[in-house]
Amino acid sequence: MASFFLRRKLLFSSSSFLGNKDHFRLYFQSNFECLGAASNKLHPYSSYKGATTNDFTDLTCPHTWYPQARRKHRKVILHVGPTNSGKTHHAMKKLESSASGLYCSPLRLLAWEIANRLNKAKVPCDLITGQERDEIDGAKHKAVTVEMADVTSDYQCAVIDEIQMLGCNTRGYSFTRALLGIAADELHLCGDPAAVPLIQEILKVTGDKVEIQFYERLSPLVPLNVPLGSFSNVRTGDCIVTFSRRDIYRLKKKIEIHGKHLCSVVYGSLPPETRTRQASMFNDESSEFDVLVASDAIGMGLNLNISRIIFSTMTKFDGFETRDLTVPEIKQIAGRAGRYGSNFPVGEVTCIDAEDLPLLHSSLDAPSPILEHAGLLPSFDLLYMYSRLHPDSGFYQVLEHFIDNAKLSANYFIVNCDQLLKVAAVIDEFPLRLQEKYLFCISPVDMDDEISSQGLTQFAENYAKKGLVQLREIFTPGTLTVPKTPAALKELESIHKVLDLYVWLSYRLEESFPDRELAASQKAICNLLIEEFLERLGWQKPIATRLPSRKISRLSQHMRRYL
Ligand SMILES: Nc1ncnc2c1ncn2[C@@H]1O[C@H](COP(=O)(O)OP(=O)(O)OP(=O)(O)O)[C@@H](O)[C@H]1O
Ligand SMILES: [Mg+2]
Repeated sequence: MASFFLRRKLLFSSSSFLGNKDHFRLYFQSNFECLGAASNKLHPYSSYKGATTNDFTDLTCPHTWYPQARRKHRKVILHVGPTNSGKTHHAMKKLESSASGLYCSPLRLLAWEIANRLNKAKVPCDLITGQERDEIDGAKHKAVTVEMADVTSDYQCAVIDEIQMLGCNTRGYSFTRALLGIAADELHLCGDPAAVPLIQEILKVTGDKVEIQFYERLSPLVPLNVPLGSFSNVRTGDCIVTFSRRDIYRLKKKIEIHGKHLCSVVYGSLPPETRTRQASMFNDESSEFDVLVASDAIGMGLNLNISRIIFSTMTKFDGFETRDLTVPEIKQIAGRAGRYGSNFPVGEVTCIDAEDLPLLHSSLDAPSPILEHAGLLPSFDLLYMYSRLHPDSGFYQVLEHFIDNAKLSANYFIVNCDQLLKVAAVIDEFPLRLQEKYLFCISPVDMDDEISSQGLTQFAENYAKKGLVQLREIFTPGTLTVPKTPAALKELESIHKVLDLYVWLSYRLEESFPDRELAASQKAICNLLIEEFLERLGWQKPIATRLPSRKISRLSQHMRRYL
């Protein structure tokens, strides 16, 4: 599986390092904020208020970690209601008319949608995600993925979309941090009514003023009593939902074989740039791609031209086990059909198999379970203090002990730290400072992906030994091969993840990861090869042995600069 990567072993090379690691600089300051720090320099133990002085594992007062927001006494407006009820729209109207603003999204795709919308409305807006900085001249607004939310500047207005994600077992802490930490005069929260009691409870101690606005669906969503049955019944505007890459390709082929439709695909491990292009092709009426096959990567807040959602399965493997979809997941995904203002004024939802219909119908009728806890992650500052009490322990042990001993108030839980612990176990081998280890731990590496975890290990090792990590080209003319099998495609997706990780690190350790431009260019080539694979997957296109000339010229433009 890892052959592509291993054949090109030491894709990442180190070379002698003239600078030093004191140039370590974090673009992303947020994890160094708990003690009131705005940089990686530790500040006096000033703003942190635990119940017991000097107990660094005391996380009972996380609202005290954000003094700038606490000085504000914010006006917080909760926009809650079902999907497609205009929650984001109303919050965005306020953001658009504000002198400065911050929009926080759970998805890169959604952050892109919002940045485009603001720029089109002549409100210059930067787009900032972990791996992108698209800065517009004179912009006073930013659309960001929630992990990048800025808690160190003042804003007139801010929006946190899909706020119910603060209960998410892995990413919840980023939503909690944005909720407690954004220093905006007016903070708009959009999401499921199930989050209201928890947010009210959390904000009781912040001094903020909370208002709630309830919304109703703007256009009907009709659960059908008839399953899809045959794939010959698929029609323009349908979106078939499934959760594994293998099933996505299988369904795309099955639909296209009837010769009536071409399918765009969107799923989580597809590079974000490719996802955006696939979604745009589906949304574009003039394109031939009129059906979408997608995973729950489309499930939040997005506005796609979908007429009917068709669940191919009501179960999902969540990394641990195969389980039924939850009520909120079913409602979120179903809510993509019949978006207000789209080509389809009425949305429909059904399943491929009749036996799945009862769960679909009962879930759409059920309220989402009330959220009880918001996620937290121990900040670097606290871990650092704690580590000083345990000077002989590695980072893995510090983290593990900290989590075991952490004290929390009733409103919070510590998010699942398995990925962090996996990274910590690997990088404890290398002579890195604690803050460097922490940075690698919070990087967007997928430790369950062999190639991705190897990439991280090589980056960390080279950084520790030489302080400089240079990238070699992966794609040279001899290696420009469009993947022929889903397994080869998966390998390419993994390489994309490694390049993405390089870019992420390059924004935080700028001098030690100098080849951002090369990584971005290689990522673009990776995207083109993946897109070519997706295009050829359909039955209509005969499999060519060479890349079409228009693609070759786009590729060579990227490569000429590096060969
Ligand atoms: N008052 C309005 N005028 C014009 N268009 C609107 C209005 N309200 C909502 N829309 C449009 O309807 C669509 C759905 O609205 P929006 O995305 O705000 O819903 P939502 O409640 O946030 O949905 P979700 O829960 O899925 O995120 C969007 O395309 C939005 O631009
Ligand atoms: Mg929304």
